[in-house]
Amino acid sequence: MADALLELAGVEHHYRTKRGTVPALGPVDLRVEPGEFLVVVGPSGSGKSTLLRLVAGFERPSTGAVALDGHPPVPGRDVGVVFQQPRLFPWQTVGGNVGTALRWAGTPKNQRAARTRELLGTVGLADLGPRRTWEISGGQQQRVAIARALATRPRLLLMDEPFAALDAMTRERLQEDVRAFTSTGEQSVVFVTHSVDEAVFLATRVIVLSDRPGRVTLDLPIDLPRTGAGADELRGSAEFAGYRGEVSAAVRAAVRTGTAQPEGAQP
Ligand SMILES: Nc1ncnc2c1ncn2[C@@H]1O[C@H](COP(=O)(O)OP(=O)(O)OP(=O)(O)O)[C@@H](O)[C@H]1O
Repeated sequence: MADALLELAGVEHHYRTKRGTVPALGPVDLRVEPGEFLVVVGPSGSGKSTLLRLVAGFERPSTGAVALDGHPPVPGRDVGVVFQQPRLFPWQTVGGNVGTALRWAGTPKNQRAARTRELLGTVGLADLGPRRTWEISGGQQQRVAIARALATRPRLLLMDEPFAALDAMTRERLQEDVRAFTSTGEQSVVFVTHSVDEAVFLATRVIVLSDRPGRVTLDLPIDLPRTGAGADELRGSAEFAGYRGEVSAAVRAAVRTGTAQPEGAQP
């Protein structure tokens, strides 16, 4: 079988703490193909962020293997990461933040201005390049963070609850824009959220993790139109409600059947 874009094979991860070992994830087997928008949902502490850290290469799995295009991921090279907080450089302009990411990504100096404009256009901030980061809203700051994460043209974009700190209206707008710019299927995404609505709206596929240590208890393709339908129409459709019901039931079951033990219970 050809290499998947992303493959987790028998992946387990535990953290070592002063009080003992914390089993956080697994075992998990997962293949993600190019163009997928995979959303990971699960109870608090089910290992969602751990999964993303393993895929980013920030952590090595305790057991099993993570492969991106057949190789262990190299942090900062293979994936772009967007966190809950935008983590921008406050001493730089909006454009400067993106330009710095391009410099780190090795983009030649004479191409950076055009590419900065292109990236800011992708996230709906075409005119804001000269602004200071404290002059723009939280939602706009998160858009800059997304533009920055896209600077390396990553094979995979990882997003860890990127909209959780935003107000409901801003959050919906960002969901709609991210859904739009990924609708061609050229940018593969793994996205973590607590919101079932957000998951169903964005995903081409949802997985639900059980309580700690997280295992995949539901793996559900989401077949909603990626283009042509309005956001309100989609969110109000019977198909959307059906998916939402199925994912919600799996999350509730994951909480009820959790096997989590107090941290440090396995010295
Ligand atoms: N660096 C660490 N050291 C020790 N334990 C950790 C560490 N990071 C995470 N854990 C533990 O591993 C488990 C999984 O954590 P993780 O952050 O991956 O879960 P999550 O599903 O992302 O949680 P949340 O939804 O609350 O953000 C939790 O019990 C957490 O306390």
